Amino acid sequence: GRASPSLLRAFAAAADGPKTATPPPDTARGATADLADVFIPEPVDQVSLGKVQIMEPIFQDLGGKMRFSGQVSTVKCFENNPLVRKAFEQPGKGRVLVVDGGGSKRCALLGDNIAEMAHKNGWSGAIIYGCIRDSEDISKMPLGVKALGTYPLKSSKRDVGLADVPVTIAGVTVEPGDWVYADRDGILVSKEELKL
Ligand SMILES: O=C([O-])CC(=O)C(=O)O
Ligand SMILES: [Mg+2]
Repeated sequence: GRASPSLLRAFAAAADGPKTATPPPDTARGATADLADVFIPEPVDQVSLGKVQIMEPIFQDLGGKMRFSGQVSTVKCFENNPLVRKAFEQPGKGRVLVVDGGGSKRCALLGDNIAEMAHKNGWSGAIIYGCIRDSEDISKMPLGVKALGTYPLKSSKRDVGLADVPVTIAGVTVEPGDWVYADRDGILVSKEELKL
């Protein structure tokens, strides 16, 4: 027979989905979870990430600062770090250096000396698709450092690589001038500054 009006209403309500209460983001925290709630509000099965992307969770937190953010500069290099040093020799002005090291776990692209320079020159941090060393010292520096892991061998100093080119790491293409937001939960990449 025909469905009753009340049954049709029940079906319509079910199609809308259950109404679960989402706690309002605590914007004072400025955490990546709060930024995601505000700037990526769609449910995970309906979202199509656009201007705000999220990196795959492949990085370890190795710096003394867990939450860091800033505008991006990039370096693309493979098992050679002269451009990482060169970038951190410049005034950072709160920037984050995103390094596409090709994922190599055969040497370290960052160590205590270069990290110290980064902090002193006003960089917020580094996101390295590669490894670092001197990690005990770096874990005590007020600098954000995410990298694949640690490895005791230094990198070569021959191949320069490329500076300030678009790089694709952890599933996200990052361009110089983008904004990154990092904490223990992960890394957001945005075309524009995210303000809560
Ligand atoms: O020299 C390097 O390439 C890395 C290093 O150990 C440092 O910066 O202290
Ligand atoms: Mg060292």
